[in-house]
Amino acid sequence: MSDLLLEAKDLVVNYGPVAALEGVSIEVNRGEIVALVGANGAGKSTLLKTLSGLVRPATGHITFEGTEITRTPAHRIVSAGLVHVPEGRHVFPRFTLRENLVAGAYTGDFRSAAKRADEIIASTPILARRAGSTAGQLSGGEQQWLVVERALMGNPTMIMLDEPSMGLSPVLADQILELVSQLRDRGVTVLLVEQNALGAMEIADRVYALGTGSILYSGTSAELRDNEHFADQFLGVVSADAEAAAAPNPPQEK
Ligand SMILES: Nc1ncnc2c1ncn2[C@@H]1O[C@H](COP(=O)(O)OP(=O)(O)OP(=O)(O)O)[C@@H](O)[C@H]1O
Repeated sequence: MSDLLLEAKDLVVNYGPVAALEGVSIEVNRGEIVALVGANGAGKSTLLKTLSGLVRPATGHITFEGTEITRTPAHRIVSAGLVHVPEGRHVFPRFTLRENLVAGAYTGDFRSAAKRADEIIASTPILARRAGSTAGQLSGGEQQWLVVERALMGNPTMIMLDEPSMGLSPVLADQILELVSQLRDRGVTVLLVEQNALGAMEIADRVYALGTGSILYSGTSAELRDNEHFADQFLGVVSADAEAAAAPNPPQEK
């Protein structure tokens, strides 16, 4: 079996006059965690929406497990094993945790989904201690955890997470990234959008950096950490040269 799981080639996406993606190509191999980083408005969410069939590209191609899915309806893409968890922790607030999880089992029968939901709750400390609550009563971090577990209920091959740590305290954000890193051990391939580039790179095998509609950098986390230009732009690490250039001139001797 090929290692290449998802391939997007030369994707162009326009929202009316706004060019959101201008020829974006990425590859995700089976078993990898790939991070997609970039500033606000760079096109990260648009890329995930395009891969999951919610937004149609003007041109370009997407294949998943060797099958072209560029024009496949979104629900079929989910059934094929590619699941998208959009930004914003969309739980069903009045449903219990169990009901929320069962809602994620879009295939299979209710009884086995309910049994699996109970097992997930019992084996996940962050959810087990809130087992009697409705999803709307959970904290942001607990809700995010629930949403990721719900997306896993259909046994996807690959999950795409849009900013799962957004708005969480640093401790909770670390917990969510830890959960994401465990997904690889559970056999799930991950494409992770994160503005917290440093945190994402700690758990990612490879990284793509997007800047207003185009891929500016790609490489392993280690390669990009050593790339001064990438670090300047995406990690907020100012290189020694840039610092020297920005420093005020020393007073001239008279
Ligand atoms: N529905 C839409 N209609 C028009 N323009 C849109 C729409 N959605 C996104 N855009 C524009 O497309 C560009 C890419 O937006 P996108 O949301 O994909 O970026 P992003 O990198 O995910 O940003 P953020 O980190 O803020 O979520 C931006 O210029 C944005 O304003």
